[in-house]
Amino acid sequence: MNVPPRLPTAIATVCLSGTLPDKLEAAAAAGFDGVEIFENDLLTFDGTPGDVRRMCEDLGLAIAIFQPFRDFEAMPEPQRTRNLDRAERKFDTMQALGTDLLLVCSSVHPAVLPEPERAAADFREMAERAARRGLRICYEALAWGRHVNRWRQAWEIVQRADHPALGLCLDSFHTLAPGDDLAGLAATVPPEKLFFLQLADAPKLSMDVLTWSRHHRLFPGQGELPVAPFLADLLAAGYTGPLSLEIFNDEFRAAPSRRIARDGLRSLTWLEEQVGRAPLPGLPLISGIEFVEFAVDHAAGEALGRFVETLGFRRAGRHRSKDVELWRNGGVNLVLNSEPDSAAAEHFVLHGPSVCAMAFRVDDPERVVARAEALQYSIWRERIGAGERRIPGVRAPDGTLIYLVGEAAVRARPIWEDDFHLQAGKDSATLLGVDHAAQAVTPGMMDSFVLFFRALFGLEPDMPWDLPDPYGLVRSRAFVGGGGSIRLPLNVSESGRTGTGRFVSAVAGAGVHHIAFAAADAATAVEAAAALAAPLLDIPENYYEDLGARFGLAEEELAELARLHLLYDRDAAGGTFRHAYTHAFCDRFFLEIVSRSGGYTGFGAANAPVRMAAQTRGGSKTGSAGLRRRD
Ligand SMILES: O=C(O)c1ccc(O)c(O)c1
Ligand SMILES: [Mg+2]
Repeated sequence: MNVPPRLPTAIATVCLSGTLPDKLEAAAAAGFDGVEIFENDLLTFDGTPGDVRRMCEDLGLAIAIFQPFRDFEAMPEPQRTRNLDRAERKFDTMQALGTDLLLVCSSVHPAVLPEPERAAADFREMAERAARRGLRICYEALAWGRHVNRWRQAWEIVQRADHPALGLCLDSFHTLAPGDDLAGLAATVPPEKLFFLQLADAPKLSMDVLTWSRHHRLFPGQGELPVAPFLADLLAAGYTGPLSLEIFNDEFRAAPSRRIARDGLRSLTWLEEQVGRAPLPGLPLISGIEFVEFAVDHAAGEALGRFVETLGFRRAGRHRSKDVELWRNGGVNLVLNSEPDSAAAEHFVLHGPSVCAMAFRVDDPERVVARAEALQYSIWRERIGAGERRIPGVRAPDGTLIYLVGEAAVRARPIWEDDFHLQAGKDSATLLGVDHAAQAVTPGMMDSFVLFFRALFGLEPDMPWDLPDPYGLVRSRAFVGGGGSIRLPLNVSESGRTGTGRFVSAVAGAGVHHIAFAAADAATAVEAAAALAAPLLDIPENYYEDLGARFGLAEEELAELARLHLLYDRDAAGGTFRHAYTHAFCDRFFLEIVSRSGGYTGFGAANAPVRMAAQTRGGSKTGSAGLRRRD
C-alpha cells in the first residue's frame, strides 16, 4: 500500500499554558514541526519579534502562521484605509518573525458592510501589498462572523478577489460546530487556494458558538465532532500544508504545557491514522481484565487479604521469586504485591495501600507496546526471575500501570503457572470476572485519559454523567470496549470534599477507587459474602421506598434487596442491574458485587448519590458486618 507522506505538524501557542518561551519549549519538546504565533502571546512577551524568531530557530520550530488579524474587510472609510495601514504594520512584524502567512478572520465589527464585493476588493488590495513583500494571507470564516460565517462565503470572497497571495484557512471547529461540512470543497476550491488548516474537536454542547469555541475546544479524538472525515475531505481536495492544532480550552491553559503539547501531537498521530496517513500498529482486541494488582506492605497485605476473604477470595498462590501473593475467587485474580524495590513498592511509598496496576487481556501485547510507543506513551518492563514471563506494561496519563497479557497465551497456559507456586484449594467461585474498575482522576486530567483510552486501546467514551455527592458534584465518564469485556468509569471532582475529591487528596493522586466484580447472581454472591462477615455498605430504608415507587417492585423483592444491601436499576429496555458495595478499605478503595441481566450496559448511576451519601456517613469505619435486620 502506498501511504502518502506525513504532513508537517503545528500547534497554536494559544493551546498551551505559560509564557511564550514556555509554550515554544513545550511544542518543541513534544516534537511539533511548527507553531502558530498568537498575537496576544507576542504582545505580552518581553522581547522583540526577532527574539521569537531566534528562539524558534534554536528549537527547530517553523512559524507556520501569525494570527489573528481581526475586523479587516468591508469597512467604510476612514476605517478601510486605517485597516490597510494596520496590515502594513503587521507585515513588518511578520517579516521580523520570519513567517510569510497571516490569518485574517471574518469580521465581527458592528459597522462591517454586508457586501462581498467590497470585502473582495479590500482583500485584493491587502494581498497585493502582502505580495510585494513576499507574504501571503488566508481568510477564515469565524462561525460567529457578522456576515461571513461559513467557509463557502469566505471562498466566494477569495475567489472574487482573485489574487495569488490570498487563499483560505479552514478550521474544523467553525465548520463542524454549526453543523456544516466540506461537501463540494474538492470540486470548487483548487488545492493551491487551501493555504492553511486548523484542527480542533469539541464536545457537543448547547450554548452560543463563540463561548463554546473560546472555552471548550479539544484535541481531535477528545470530543465528538467528525474531525477525521473533515480532514479526509481536505486531503481529498489536495491540501498539503501543515496540520495545525488550535484549541481554546480553559483546562489546557491551566495544565502543564508539556503534557498538553504531547497530547496534541498524539491526537494528530491518531487523526492521521484515521485518514490512512499514519500506519500505526493496529488497535488491540481486548477481552477483559486478567488481574488487578495492589501495592501493599506486609501489614497492609495481611489486612487486605482478610478483607477480600470476606468476598470469597482465598490465597491461591505465592510468587516464585517475589513477595507477591495471588488471591482468587472464580474468574477474578487479585495480586497483592509487597516486593521491595519494585514498581509496586514505589507506588506504595507514594500512595499507601492502593491499586498500582491492572492487566488487560489483549490479542497481542507487543503490538500494543509498539502502538503505545508510536503514540509516545511510556512503556514499563518489570525485571523478572529465571523462567518467569515478562509482562509488558504501559503508563496511563496519571502513571497508573496497565499490564498487557496475551489472550491466547493465557488460554494455553495461565501466566500464574509460570510465576507462582499455586496452592490447591477451593474458593467460593461466586465471581465471574471484573465488571468494571472505576478511577478517580485529578481535575484537568480527564481529556488526557479520553485520548489515552481511545487512541491506544480504541475504547469509546460514554455520555458524561453528573453524580451529586453530598459535598459537591462528581463528573463521570465510562470507557467501554471489547464488546463489554472491559468497562472503566472515570470520575473527577473539582471539590476536594466529595468522595472522589477526598480519594484524590488522601492517596496523594489519582487511581482506582473501586472495583466491581461480576457475579451470575449478585444476591447469591452477596449472601455468601455476608456469611463471611463482609463489611457491606448500609443503604437507607428511604431508598427502597422510592425504588418501589419508581419500578413497581413487589414487596418481597424490595425486602430481599434491602436485606442484602443491594441497589437496583432498570434501563428503558428492561435490562436490570443489582449491586452491593463494601465499606472502603483504609478509606482508600472499595469493592462492589454486581450482576447484569437483559443487556443492561450502565453502572447504576442513579444509585451513585445514595452510595456516596452512605459512604460519607460511614466514614472510614469498617462497617457493620453481615446483613441488615428489617424490623
Ligand atoms: O476566537 C477567536 O477569536 C478566534 C481567532 C482566531 C481563530 O483562528 C479562531 O478560530 C478563533
Ligand atoms: Mg481558527
